[in-house]
Parts: sequence; C-alpha cells; structure tokens
Amino acid sequence: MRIALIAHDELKDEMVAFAEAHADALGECELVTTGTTGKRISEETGLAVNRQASGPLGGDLQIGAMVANGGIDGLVFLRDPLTAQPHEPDISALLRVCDVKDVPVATNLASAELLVRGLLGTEGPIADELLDERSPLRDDD
Ligand SMILES: O=C(CO)COP(=O)(O)O
Repeated sequence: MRIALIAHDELKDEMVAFAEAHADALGECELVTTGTTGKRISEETGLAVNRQASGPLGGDLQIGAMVANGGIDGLVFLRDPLTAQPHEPDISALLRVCDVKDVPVATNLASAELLVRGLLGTEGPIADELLDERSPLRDDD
C-alpha cells in the first residue's frame, strides 16, 4: 500500500500528530510526501518516507504523476483553506488526477481518520483529539 501525505504549513503539526497516532499502520505502508511535510514526519515520528520536492517547487505535481501512473492508493492532504498558495494550480491538478483515477483523498483530519480506517483497517484517536486547540482553523469561540 502506498499512501501520500501532504500538509500545508499551518497543518503540519496536525499531520505529524496524525502520523504518530497511526505510526504502526503507516509503518507498514510506503509513504510518499512532499518535501517539508516528509522532513517533519520522518524527523518527529521516525517513519520512513519517500520525499518528493517541496509543494511550491513541484512536489504536488510529482505526486500527481505517481497517481496518474497508478502508484498511489490514497492521499491525505491537509490543506489550509485560509491561506492563498502560490502553487494553487498544482494543488488543483493533484486533486483532479485523484478524481480521474478514483484515488481516495482526505483533505482534513476527520476525513483522514476515515481514510486510514478504511484503507488500513485501523482505529486511532478521533480528529478532535488531534487538533491543536490553538489551530487557526479551529475557532470555536
Ligand atoms: O505546499 C505543499 C502542498 O501544496 C506542501 O509542501 P511541503 O510539504 O514541502 O511544505
């Protein structure tokens, strides 16, 4: 099973926590990541990752090419919906090719949890437990 993991900067802490929570199951997979996401995951969880270029430098497109070639079984892409990305066309291309190839995609922690449970048959903390209360994406006040 080959799983792609990508997170925008504001969601990288959440991605590391997610990877840590599912380290046993993810450790059985080949993990493909964009550059900085993979650096954080490998350094902070010890999981082995196949790092591509950083997202703004073409990493999303490299992973998109893997999807097009049938080489990715699922994508967890924790996107930041509140910050404009200079490489937005690359992000759209990656999500589009996942739809073309019918590859399951999760773009937030709650759906990431379901994706991992569905693909890997694991259970872990629910998304709320992983989300940092200070996350700018969580404004419950
Ligand atoms: O920008 C990204 C995805 O669009 C993520 O790239 P990095 O993991 O290199 O930060």
